[in-house]
Amino acid sequence: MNKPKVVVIFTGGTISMTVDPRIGAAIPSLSSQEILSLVTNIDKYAEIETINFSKLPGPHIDIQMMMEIRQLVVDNLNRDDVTGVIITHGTDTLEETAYLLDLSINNSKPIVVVGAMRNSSELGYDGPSNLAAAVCTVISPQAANKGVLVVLNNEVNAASEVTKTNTLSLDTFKSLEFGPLGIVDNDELIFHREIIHRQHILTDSIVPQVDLIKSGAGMDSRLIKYSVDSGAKGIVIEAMGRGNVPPTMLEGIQYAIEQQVAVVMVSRCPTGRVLDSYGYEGGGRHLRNLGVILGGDLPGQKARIKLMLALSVTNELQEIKDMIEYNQYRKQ
Ligand SMILES: NC(=O)C[C@H](N)C(=O)O
Repeated sequence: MNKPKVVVIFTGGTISMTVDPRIGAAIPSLSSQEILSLVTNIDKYAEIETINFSKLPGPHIDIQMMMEIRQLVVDNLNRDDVTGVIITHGTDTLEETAYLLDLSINNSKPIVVVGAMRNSSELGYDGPSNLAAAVCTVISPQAANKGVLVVLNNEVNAASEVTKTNTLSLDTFKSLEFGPLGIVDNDELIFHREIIHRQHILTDSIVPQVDLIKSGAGMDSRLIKYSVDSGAKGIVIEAMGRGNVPPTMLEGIQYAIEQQVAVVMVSRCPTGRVLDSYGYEGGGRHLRNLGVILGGDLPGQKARIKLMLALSVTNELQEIKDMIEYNQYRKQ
C-alpha cells in the first residue's frame, strides 16, 4: 500500500539546534536529514519530502518569511500526491506563524506546526518525539478540516487558541481558555473537542507595519504617538484587565484613530476577552466610543498578526473592525 506523502518544511528553532562548544550555548546547526534520522521508524508511517526553508531561531523569523512559508504550504497542499504539511519552527514565534497560516489558508488538508523545547545536545531532546507526533497527526483522517494544529508534548492545540506559556517546560504550548483539542496517544490522534468558531482572512499579502504596545500603570502616550508618526498602519494595545487604559494613554489613542490608524485592544491578562464594561475615562466603553477595536481573548502578538492580515484586505476602519471582532461581539 502507498504510504501517505508528507512535506516537512524546516525553518530552524531549537529542534534544529546543538550546543556550540565555543560559546557554550545553543545555535541552529542540524540538517533536516539529521533531524529526521533521529525519528526512528518514521518511514513506516509516511513518505517524507523535505524542504529546507531556513535554519533560523524563532526570533529571526520575520513577517515576510512567514508569508514565504505560507506560499510553500499552499503550493504543496495543492499537490494531489501530498496528504499534509508539517512546519518545524522555533517556539518563540511559532504561535505567530501558526496563526498567520490558520487565518490565511482555507484547505481541508492538515497543516501542523511543531518545534522542540530542548536542543539535541540536551538530555531528553524532545524534537524527534514531537516530530513523530506531528507526522501521526498529519496522516490521520481525523486531522482534516481542523485548521492549523500545533503539536508538542503529545498535545494537539489549535493555532487560533494556543500560546507559549512557559520559557522552559516541554508542555509550554497551552490553549489557556479551553485546553487542548486532543492528544497523540500510542501514535494515534485522538480529539476531545471541536472548535466552534473558525475564521479566515483569505489574503496572500500582508501589512507588517503594526506595532504592539503594552500598558503599564501611569504610562503615557509617547510610544503610541511615535508609532503613528513613524508610519504604523495599525497598533495593538495590550490594555489592563477587561480592556482599560490609564487616561494618560488616551491622547495617543485618539491621535492614532484621527490619523486612520487602526487601534486594536487586547488584555495583558493571560485569559479572558476584552469587553467595554467600564465607563470611566480610559475604560473600555470610552475606548470603544473613540473607535478602538476589541481583539477578543487573543494575546497581543497574535492580535498583531490578525490586524496585519486585515489591513492587507482593506484600509477602512469599519471593515477592519468587522474582521477583527467577527463572531465575538455584537456588530456596531
Ligand atoms: N524552543 C525554541 O525553539 C526556542 C528558540 N529560542 C527559538 O524560538 O528558536
